[in-house]
Amino acid sequence: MATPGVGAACLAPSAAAAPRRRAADPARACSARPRLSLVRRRCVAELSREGPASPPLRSPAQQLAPPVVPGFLAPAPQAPPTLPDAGVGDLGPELMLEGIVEDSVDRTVIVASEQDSEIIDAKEQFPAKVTRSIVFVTGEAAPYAKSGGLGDVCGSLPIALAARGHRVMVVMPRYLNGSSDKNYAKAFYTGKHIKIPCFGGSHEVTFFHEYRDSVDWVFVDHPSYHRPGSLYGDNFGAFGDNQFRYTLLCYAACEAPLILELGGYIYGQNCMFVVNDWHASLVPVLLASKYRPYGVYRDSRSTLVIHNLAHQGVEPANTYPDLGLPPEWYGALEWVFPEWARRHALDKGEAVNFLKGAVVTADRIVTVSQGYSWEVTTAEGGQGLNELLSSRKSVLNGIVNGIDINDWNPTTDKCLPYHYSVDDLSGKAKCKAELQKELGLPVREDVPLIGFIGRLDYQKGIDLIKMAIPDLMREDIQFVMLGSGDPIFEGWMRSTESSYKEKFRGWVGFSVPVSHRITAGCDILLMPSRFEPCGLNQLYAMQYGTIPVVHATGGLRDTVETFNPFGKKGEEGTGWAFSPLTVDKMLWALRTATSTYREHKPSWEGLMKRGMSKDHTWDHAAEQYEQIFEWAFVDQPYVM
Ligand SMILES: Nc1ncnc2c1ncn2[C@@H]1O[C@H](COP(=O)(O)OP(=O)(O)O[C@H]2O[C@H](CO)[C@@H](O)[C@H](O)[C@H]2O)[C@@H](O)[C@H]1O
Ligand SMILES: OC[C@H]1O[C@H](O[C@H]2[C@H](O)[C@@H](O)[C@@H](O[C@H]3[C@H](O)[C@@H](O)[C@@H](O)O[C@@H]3CO)O[C@@H]2CO)[C@H](O)[C@@H](O)[C@@H]1O
Repeated sequence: MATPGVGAACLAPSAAAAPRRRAADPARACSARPRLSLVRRRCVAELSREGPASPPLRSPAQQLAPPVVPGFLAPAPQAPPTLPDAGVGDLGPELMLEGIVEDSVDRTVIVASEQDSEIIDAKEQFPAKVTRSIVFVTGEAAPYAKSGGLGDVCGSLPIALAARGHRVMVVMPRYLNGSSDKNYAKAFYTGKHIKIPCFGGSHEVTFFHEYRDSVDWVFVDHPSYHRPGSLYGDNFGAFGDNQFRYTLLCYAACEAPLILELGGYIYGQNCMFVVNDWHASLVPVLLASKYRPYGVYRDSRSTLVIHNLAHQGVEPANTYPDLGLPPEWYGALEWVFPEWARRHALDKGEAVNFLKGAVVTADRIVTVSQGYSWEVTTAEGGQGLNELLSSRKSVLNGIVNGIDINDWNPTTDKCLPYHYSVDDLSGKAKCKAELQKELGLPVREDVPLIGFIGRLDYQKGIDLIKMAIPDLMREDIQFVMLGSGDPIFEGWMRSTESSYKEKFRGWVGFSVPVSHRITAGCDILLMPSRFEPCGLNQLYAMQYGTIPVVHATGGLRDTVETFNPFGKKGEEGTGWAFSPLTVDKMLWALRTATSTYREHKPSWEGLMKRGMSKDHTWDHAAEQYEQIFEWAFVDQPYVM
């Protein structure tokens, strides 16, 4: 494999031919008083320019601002508006987009530095010390489109950050596949569309928008997002044009803050782009190769969030010209498969790797747990990117995911037949009985009900469950699995159900309500993941008084403390984290758990209550993200 060093960045073009930046057009600045509902946004936009940007890159407006003291919200600058409201289309022929077409007329842009006495004091109102404009870019976000944990995180972390005072936009595709269409019903056409020159043509995308829970949800619309199947593939496997689909997403996401007037304001050039997984990984490459050399986005930064290194967006090297990137930037995406992975003797293994591009060019890198941030730097966990990630250790951090406790709350959950809380667990036993009824299993309180929920993927260790089932089915237990994915495992779940009708249920499919009922109704949740960057199901389980039995890896090891009856009061643990990952060890952990369930009721209740009392909200994680953003803005942005 080629050494995928950060040195690839040296291949950046020179900025010698940077075109003149168009001056802000005062005629487009609205002199009218903004609607009251806009006041908070304006305030956030103003404050967001006051972060500790690196001196040489400060915009003229920022140079007029008072000196910045971290954590201190200085008053807004008294200068005339200088933030350009222009997209790439305004910046000259060197930049590649063909221009912005606006359907609506008479739009006004209220620029961020306009004064208004009604502006509220963000410091008093919001927990964040410094508020920013944050742009999430993702392949999925619940409730619009979700295939797994990425969707959960991108559907909830942005809301948590907005609640802390940030101005937050999420940019994702507008998937229309029949089943998800209704989720976009409240998103309206913005009147903006752009043409993206890539893949040998000019591809028009349009933007839809919904403002919900204080977040601007922006949906990129293109015919390639309208097709039956799941988000990334169908029964025949992954879609062959995924590279094209997510290239469009990344270009569109770079334009959105410059051209979309959301609630009357553009986001502008001083943003933190939070790019999630490979689908969004071209964003930092585009910022560095196609914007910053021309004076755009020099005040922005990017944070790559790695939810799962298993998917990197790797395609043959000859697709590079399709991406519309300057030829000199090939090195940033360059990827060479090791010899053993090549198909034949003449195969040179040359490829382009989207995720690698972001690892090279992002200003900060976050993995979704601390454990995983170490694992990705090892040969065992780094999926080929370990050396490169090690070379970026100084900007690599781990932050354990939070959960959306509005959605996952046993006291209010709309999917549950009964509700319960840490103070009154009686509803949980009723949820178990209802689940047993729903599944057609014998309704018995005394039998431990074990659950599994997840994508049927190599990552999740389904093969271990498969190997353990004959042993497990000899015991007095019940087992329910909910999952979809690998057709081999789907077939196995169906046949296991017919072999063990009294004990095993295999629900093949994707159903959010069923996943909630399993989480509440089971006694134990099993997660024998081979690797797990964070894992959300064990957090949901603990929140619902269901005891996690997990392989001690990544985020599972960080979040599940093995039961120790002799531990200090309150620190006796929340579940079982077993290691190494073998069938025997997994069976040992399950047997220990089931015998504790049967024979040590007070200990079991203690386990339930400790898990339910943990703070799994996003608050702590959101604060840690803010710290990462601040560090990113202290540093220079990635340039050639
Ligand atoms: N058949 C089904 N029906 C209904 N719901 C289903 C389902 N299959 C899965 N889900 C849901 O999908 C989510 C799975 O989240 P996880 O974090 O456990 O794993 P995932 O590997 O998808 O996420 C990746 O990203 C997340 C987020 O960062 C990391 O936590 C994780 O380690 C990483 O692998 C849960 O909400 C679960 O209930
Ligand atoms: O939220 C769940 C996960 O969603 C993402 O993973 C998807 C991945 O990004 C897609 O590319 C696709 O993966 C396919 C892969 O590209 C292909 O080579 C082949 O191996 O089949 C895969 C399955 O179709 O689907 C993944 C979801 O199944 C996200 O990147 C992960 O972090 C999330 O865990």
